[in-house]
Amino acid sequence: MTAPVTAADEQEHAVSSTQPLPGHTAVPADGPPAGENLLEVRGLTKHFPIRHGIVFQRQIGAVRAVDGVDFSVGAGRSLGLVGESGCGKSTTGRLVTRLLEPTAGTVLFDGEDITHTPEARLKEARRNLQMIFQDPYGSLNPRHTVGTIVETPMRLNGINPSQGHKKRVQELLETVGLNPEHYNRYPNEFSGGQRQRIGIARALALRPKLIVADEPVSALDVSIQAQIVNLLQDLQREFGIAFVFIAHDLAVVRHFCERVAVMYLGKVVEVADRQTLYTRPRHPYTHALLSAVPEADPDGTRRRERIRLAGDVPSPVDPPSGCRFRTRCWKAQAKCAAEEPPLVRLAGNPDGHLTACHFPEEPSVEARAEDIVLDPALTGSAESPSNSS
Ligand SMILES: Nc1ncnc2c1ncn2[C@@H]1O[C@H](COP(=O)(O)OP(=O)(O)OP(=O)(O)O)[C@@H](O)[C@H]1O
Repeated sequence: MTAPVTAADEQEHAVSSTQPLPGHTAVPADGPPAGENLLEVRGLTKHFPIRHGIVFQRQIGAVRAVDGVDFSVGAGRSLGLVGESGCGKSTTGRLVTRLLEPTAGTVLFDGEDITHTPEARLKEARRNLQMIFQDPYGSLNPRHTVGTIVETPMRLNGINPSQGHKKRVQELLETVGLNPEHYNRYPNEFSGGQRQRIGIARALALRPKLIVADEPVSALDVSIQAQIVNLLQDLQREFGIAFVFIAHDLAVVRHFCERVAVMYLGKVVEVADRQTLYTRPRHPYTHALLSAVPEADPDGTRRRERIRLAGDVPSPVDPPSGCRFRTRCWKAQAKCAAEEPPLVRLAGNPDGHLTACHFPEEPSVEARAEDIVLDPALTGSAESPSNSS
């Protein structure tokens, strides 16, 4: 029986190794050059049918989980998807990675329309398009060794690394800050953060161009969250991997993502680069979300007014007409019920800042979200992360 993996075991591997993944070029410190979009999502829609009756299973309605979503991600770039629980973030991630079949819309990945590519021909796209899941406990098969877990995607895709599978897996374990000797151990011998690192090594095995990370840190302690976010950031910088980062924690998203899309009830209501979105949001919903995040207020003079939204999020089975946010919006007028606002660049918005609102906040209204409290470990002001996660 092997001894459990301890923090001490991990110390010497505290910093992730940065050997470039073959097929990837290291990204310059100021980020990759602006280029073609790696991922383009247009009108993406997923309606889950609601059926009734034991025999005929008649469709009596649909959960409109994702309802016409547009966004794009450049090579080596990161986009955060944020919004309250149930707004469709995970479903969007699963549609992008084709774990779910869309009801409508298109997913263009690396120049190819993969929206309806049959499962048998999806292999090539899947190599480049990986997913990291929220639950580091449930996403690893407890009966498989770490070696088998990380190696399996390579074997399934007929990839035979020149140095052999075992050596390659050990390299990947080092890349994610684990000890290569963990190859023969089982998931239950690891902590949550370490399991998430195993999941990341598995996602890296196929040298993806894009990783969809679905709440990758929300199940972890805050100090461990910082280590995993920093690891993902290292991977993005070193290997030029693009990320769609799904999270409800706005501080984490602000730390990791260059652009942020805010979702509400199956729609993207605002998207912008992080600085613009966090300091000058135009959509009232973004404003309300930001107002709920704690801010630094050392002298008690900078307290931001918290906006408390009335009521609950309406049902995605029967969403409000027009603007879906109107039933909770303090600025709503008759037009909001009659017409759905398109996601467009408003007067006063910089390029790339799109908002779906008939009566947006003034461009001069500041959210002062530069004061959002980040965990010290995320800002780098805490001790450097040890690899005991
Ligand atoms: N397989 C399914 N069948 C029916 N409804 C579903 C299915 N999967 C998700 N939904 C519904 O679709 C909506 C969007 O769910 P989704 O999990 O994408 O939201 P989310 O923003 O990721 O939420 P969370 O942050 O809680 O994970 C929710 O109302 C959810 O109940």
